[in-house]
Amino acid sequence: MVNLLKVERLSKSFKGLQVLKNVSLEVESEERHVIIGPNGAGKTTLFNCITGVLPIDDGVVMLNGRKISGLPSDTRVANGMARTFQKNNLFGNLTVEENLHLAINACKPYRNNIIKPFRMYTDLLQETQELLERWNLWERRHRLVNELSYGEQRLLEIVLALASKPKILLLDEPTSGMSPAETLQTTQLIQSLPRSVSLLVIEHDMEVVFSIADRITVLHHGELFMTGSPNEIRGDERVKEIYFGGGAMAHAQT
Ligand SMILES: Nc1ncnc2c1ncn2[C@@H]1O[C@H](COP(=O)(O)OP(=O)(O)OP(=O)(O)O)[C@@H](O)[C@H]1O
Repeated sequence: MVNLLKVERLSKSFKGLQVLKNVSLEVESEERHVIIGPNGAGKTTLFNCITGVLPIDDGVVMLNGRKISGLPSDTRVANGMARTFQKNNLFGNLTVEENLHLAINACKPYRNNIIKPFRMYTDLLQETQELLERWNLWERRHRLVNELSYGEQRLLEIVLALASKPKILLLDEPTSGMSPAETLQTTQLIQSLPRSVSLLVIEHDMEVVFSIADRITVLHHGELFMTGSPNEIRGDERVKEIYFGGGAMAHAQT
């Protein structure tokens, strides 16, 4: 296994409030790495810094051996990084298929030079069909996104992120706001993603965390508290103290 993503001593402040302090973490190729931590620990800010949504104050972010901190988000996507957001980023008044056309088009060399309707671009149509069939959305392709269930919308967001054929996919709370059935479905979807796509996931639901993680990083007050295997995290009394308050861990072991 090799380091695909490497974050070294990353720091970030908002108007004097330091939100991330010297955070370092690595995601190996094929790894499924989950970030946990109490509300306000800095998890989403870390994602925003890694993906270029926010500039960093200090430190470095490397992807596949190349320094990407300082590069714009779309260049990071072109280098193999994709993400989803806590609140979805879909076009609600377009269909499932149209949303995917836009996502795939954004990754094409001809993206700024579209002179024909999308239906004339056979490579784009084929990739759309493959993704929608693979993720069981083909039957729903003509539905407006606003008409989908919340769980289907979150699923579509992951599918859109896959359109850029990422080497690493960052998922920000993929099960937040979902019903238990949708959470189970999304967990299974994440488990079924190809191992060739490494994952960095922020997640609060401990059952989801322990069912997908190869390794877990705990953030606390903007600092890296601990990185370890699921068993190491589960067995660490200090982690239980700061995050779980005892109960959630015991539940997650069942
Ligand atoms: N744009 C911003 N301006 C000022 N403060 C911010 C900004 N974004 C985040 N913060 C602050 O940074 C801290 C970390 O927020 P962040 O959203 O990264 O935490 P989190 O661990 O993702 O929390 P949650 O689990 O609740 O989503 C919080 O105190 C938050 O109020």
